Amino acid sequence: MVLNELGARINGALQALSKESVIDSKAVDALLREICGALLESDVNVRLVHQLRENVKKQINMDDLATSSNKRKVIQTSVYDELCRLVDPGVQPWAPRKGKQNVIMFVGLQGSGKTTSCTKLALYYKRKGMKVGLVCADTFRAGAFDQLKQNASRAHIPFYGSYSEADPVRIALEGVGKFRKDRFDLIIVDTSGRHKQETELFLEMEQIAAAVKPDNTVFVMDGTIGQAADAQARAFKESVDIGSIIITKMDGHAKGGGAISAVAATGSPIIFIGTGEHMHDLDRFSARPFISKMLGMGDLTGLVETVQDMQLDKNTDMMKNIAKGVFTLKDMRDQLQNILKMGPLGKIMGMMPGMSPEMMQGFDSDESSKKLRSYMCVFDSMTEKELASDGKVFEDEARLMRVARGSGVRVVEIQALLHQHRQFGQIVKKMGGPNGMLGKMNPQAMQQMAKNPGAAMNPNMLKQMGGMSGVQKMVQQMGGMSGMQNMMKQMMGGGSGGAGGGMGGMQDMMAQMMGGMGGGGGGGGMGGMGGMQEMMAKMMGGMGGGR
Ligand SMILES: Nc1nc2c(ncn2[C@@H]2O[C@H](COP(=O)(O)OP(=O)(O)OP(=O)(O)O)[C@@H](O)[C@H]2O)c(=O)[nH]1
Repeated sequence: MVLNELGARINGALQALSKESVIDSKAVDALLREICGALLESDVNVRLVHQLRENVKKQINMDDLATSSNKRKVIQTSVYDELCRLVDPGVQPWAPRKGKQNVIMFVGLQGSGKTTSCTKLALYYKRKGMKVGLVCADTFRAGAFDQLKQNASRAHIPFYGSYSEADPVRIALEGVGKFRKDRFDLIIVDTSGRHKQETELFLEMEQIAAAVKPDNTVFVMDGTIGQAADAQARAFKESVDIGSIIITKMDGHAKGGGAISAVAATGSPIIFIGTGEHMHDLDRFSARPFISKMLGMGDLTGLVETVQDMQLDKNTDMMKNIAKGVFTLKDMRDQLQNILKMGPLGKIMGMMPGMSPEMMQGFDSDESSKKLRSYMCVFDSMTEKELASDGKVFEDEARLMRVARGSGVRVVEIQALLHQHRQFGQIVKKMGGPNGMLGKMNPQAMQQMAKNPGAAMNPNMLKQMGGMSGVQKMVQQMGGMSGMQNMMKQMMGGGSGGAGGGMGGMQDMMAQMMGGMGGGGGGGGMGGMGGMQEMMAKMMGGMGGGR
């Protein structure tokens, strides 16, 4: 069972409990049977599933729970906590510190996704502003160096390796030494894998570890390996000091439960999960947001981080424009380009509260990125003057035809894009300008907010709002799941009155949302619930504008 289905089934069981008129031990047993069955089908370790059942039962004392609404809440919280515990060893994950020379060593079986994940991680920290270097100490597999070299070059990350040197320890030492000398912040060493847990593999790992003395050893595990994960993780743990885990191939049909529950075998935290073959397909992992997301409750922390990575504050022209109530085609292009850099849209969507796994279906990541790229071709076929305009110049059909020919995108699609732009332009006009909310804010304050949207969504504030579930409730109040679903359908082109429709609506919505978030906390004084609500309302308002 893939994780989305697992989430939906657990969610379904919890919802069913909410509908029960009498909550007694029979109802709890039925709930646990359904949840444990779903976990086992997802390959979660049998021992751990048994433990989860026992722990939940222990925590619930039916006699002490007076009202049935109280019972429901206690049971649901207990299940949620135990699910989190499954993937949380309670250890603070190690993270490289800027200004210090950090060395990470990657270990894992052959084909687990080590080399791919090395580059993904390097890119992740490069985006955070670190100077990152990659070392290929895999001399076992012919072609390993070429693969790393290719990946690293594509991501513009310096690399070190050798075609002639056969000693991996020597390469690792030389590579780390070189990058240390050049004052790199983060040095990632890729080691070789074997088909199975052979003595030579472990010996080699130990020797490299002794030579380069990594600050952290990352164990890479294939998410599709099922129940075998437990034994594999234990074997690695006995040989090297595993500090963190990356689970790969969690896209597609991976059940993932086996690998995820391997945290228990190693006692080390999962730090990232690989969700595809592309370089951006790496999601930061943390237990609570992961479980929340799996259950369709969103991941606001991830969303805030993604928005921060977009560095909206760097786009001062756009910030100034928005405050003035102006939104040019170039502003839209810059926004969409930022979104494109962040990877598949479906991933960002999945972080939003209220997006259940079913609602996420149909957000084909490749399709949405393809559409975004075609929009970039449209913008590239425009002149600087056209880009700096509000788009009205394209009422001239000859111009439109020229851009269609230049970009290879159909006229109707360009018209849809222009329509989306116009719609957002109207929102910006309302929000900006002398009388608009954003117009009253100074550009510095807006920039500050764009730089740190987390200020509006910091954990304290989330706590005040009753955590993620509080936010979810709020989102529901602001239009409810069905409202949201309808809106999504319309934007996907399935509903009546869907302007432009298709994925274009999605991109626009994201742009609007980002715009909304960027401006939402301007002035810094958001002030508790009201401010947050205002921001969320704006976010949702922006989303609604896609219709
Ligand atoms: N779908 C998917 N494929 C992945 C992911 N991570 C890696 N892969 C693919 O898995 C295959 C093996 O990945 P590598 O990075 O070469 O594996 P490795 O562990 O370095 O292998 P050795 O160097 O032989 O030890 C490649 O085809 C990757 O594209 C992921 O998160 N999702």
